[in-house]
Amino acid sequence: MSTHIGAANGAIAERVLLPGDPQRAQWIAENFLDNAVCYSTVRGMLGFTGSYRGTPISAQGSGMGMPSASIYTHELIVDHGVRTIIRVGSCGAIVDDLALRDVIAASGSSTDSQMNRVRFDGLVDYAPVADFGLLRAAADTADVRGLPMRVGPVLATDAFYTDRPDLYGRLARYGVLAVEMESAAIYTIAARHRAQALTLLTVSDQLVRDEHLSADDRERGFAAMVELALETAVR
Ligand SMILES: O=P(O)(O)O[C@H]1O[C@H](CO)[C@@H](O)[C@H]1O
Ligand SMILES: O=c1cc[nH]c(=O)[nH]1
Repeated sequence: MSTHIGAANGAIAERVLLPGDPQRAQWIAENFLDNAVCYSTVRGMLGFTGSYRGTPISAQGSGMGMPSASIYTHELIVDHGVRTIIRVGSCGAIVDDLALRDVIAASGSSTDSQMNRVRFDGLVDYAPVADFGLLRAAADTADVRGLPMRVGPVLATDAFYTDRPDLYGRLARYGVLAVEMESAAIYTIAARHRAQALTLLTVSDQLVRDEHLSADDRERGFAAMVELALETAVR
């Protein structure tokens, strides 16, 4: 039994949707999965297993930030045998040609976290990237569904409330689309254990124009992204 998830062996499917918000995990389970059962309420970080078009799928909250997401990613893969993780998160767009509710697939993830500096003794700036097979499957699925999806790099930051908003402008000039708080750690841990990971994001904040979705939208407003993630997971 895992330390933080605390689920029994076999309770979690090999394919997991991983939102930061545990209430989003519950919303996914109740609205998109068949016969969903809650396998964990530990720390309120809810996890559910059900099926989508006949394939077992779990939805697990990961919390906010890389320390929390690292714990859930590690336990899912190492303790529960998960092979495919698709993060379904919210993000702040830092370029002006993205709008609220647009969907992004994070091809790579720059980070201001020190986790990988520690991991590689500060000798290498490791480049966390999406699993190419999953990314290609998501892009193909988005095409088939007629869902516009931007593919590009994001920033995974430790600080939601930053003292350095100027860095967002500089990153945008280098092609970075948006900021969120987990993808770099998820990509790194998945790569370490030879699992597949992809981060899909919905724009909840347009930081260039100071536009924002409500808390309710962040919890229950991301159906297009969740359907894309589920279709990608079962391909
Ligand atoms: O909506 P989730 O998946 O939690 O993701 C984003 O929202 C949180 C910040 O509001 C951070 O976890 C960030 O990465
Ligand atoms: O990390 C995040 C997530 C959503 N919106 C932001 O501005 N930042």
